[in-house]
Amino acid sequence: MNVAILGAGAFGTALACALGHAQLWARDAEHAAEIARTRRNTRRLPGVDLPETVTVTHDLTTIDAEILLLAMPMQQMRGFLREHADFLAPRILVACSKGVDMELLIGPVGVIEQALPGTQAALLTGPSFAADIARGLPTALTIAARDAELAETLQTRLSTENLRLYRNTDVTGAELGGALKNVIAIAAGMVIGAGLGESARAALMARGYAEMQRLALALGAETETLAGLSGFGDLVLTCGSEKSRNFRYGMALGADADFNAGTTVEGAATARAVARLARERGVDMPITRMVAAVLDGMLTLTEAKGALLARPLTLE
Ligand SMILES: NC(=O)C1=CN([C@@H]2O[C@H](COP(=O)(O)OP(=O)(O)OC[C@H]3O[C@@H](n4cnc5c(N)ncnc54)[C@H](OP(=O)(O)O)[C@@H]3O)[C@@H](O)[C@H]2O)C=CC1
Ligand SMILES: O=C(CO)COP(=O)(O)O
Repeated sequence: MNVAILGAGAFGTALACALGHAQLWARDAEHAAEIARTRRNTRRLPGVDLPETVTVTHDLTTIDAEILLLAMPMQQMRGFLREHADFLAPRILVACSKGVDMELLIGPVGVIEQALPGTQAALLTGPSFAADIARGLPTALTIAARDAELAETLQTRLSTENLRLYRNTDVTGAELGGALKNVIAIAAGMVIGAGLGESARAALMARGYAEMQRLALALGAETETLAGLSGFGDLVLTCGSEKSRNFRYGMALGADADFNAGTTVEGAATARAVARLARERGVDMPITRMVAAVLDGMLTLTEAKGALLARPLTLE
């Protein structure tokens, strides 16, 4: 089965490099032409050469693939599905986004299922920086689909020598792991940026993981999924590295420094969405709540820190 990647950002470009034989679609005609001409995506993933076997296009009608990897920011996906519904519906759609839709309060597979009922949908998620994948460094990811057969088909088709996919049918768990770790990574970045120390970051990661599990359980996911690549694995990667945009964004907030507003920071919208979702479901998620409050200017970082530390002492 042929594969095409829709979205020529950092991750889409990296996946094209890893898969080798694939079509890469960019929404902007000029951008597509530039990548095709230079064999580089200097806007989104500088320093990486695309294999000659990757073709680049701006024209969806030239896509000849049964499997489409949707590599765009979470909040853009709903509109994209609506706009291109007729083209997308008959194919297998693999969401590569990490987040929760701000309006629907559901993850990427849920958004596909709602927009295009009956379409085969899956999620590719887990710990991976685009630059690492593009360079062919060893990476392990989760491919999640409710249909076990579809998960296995995609696992076989999308795994490569250096990109090892584990399959899972717990879509909700995989969606939540990838979405929630970005929120905790913003919090971890704030802690480091504000000079609160690495012990505080470790505490945030562990308590953040506890609230990730609480929400996952409330939504019917399996805690084992959260303990895997898409949850714990990605939490460790994203909270521990300045390669992460979510972490860097948090650091800038913590240090009161500038941050490029054009950077994709999925955890910002997701923090707000999840704070609402948790409230609606009666799930206690204090770190997520504090991140959302700081981003919305309702609390300063000092007030958020004080509020977290003043919570009643409790069992772990
Ligand atoms: N970068 C990484 O290391 C990883 C990213 N991811 C996930 O992948 C997703 C995409 O991130 P990433 O590629 O890094 O982001 P980038 O900011 O690098 O790129 C986003 C891409 O999405 C395109 N896009 C934006 N809006 C639309 C739209 N309405 N329709 C079609 N395309 C659109 C952009 O086009 P344009 O350039 O024209 O603006 C751009 O090509 C995110 O959910 C992220 O969490 C997952 C794992 C690793
Ligand atoms: O999802 C990622 C790593 O798995 C990339 O993280 P950022 O979006 O924070 O850069």
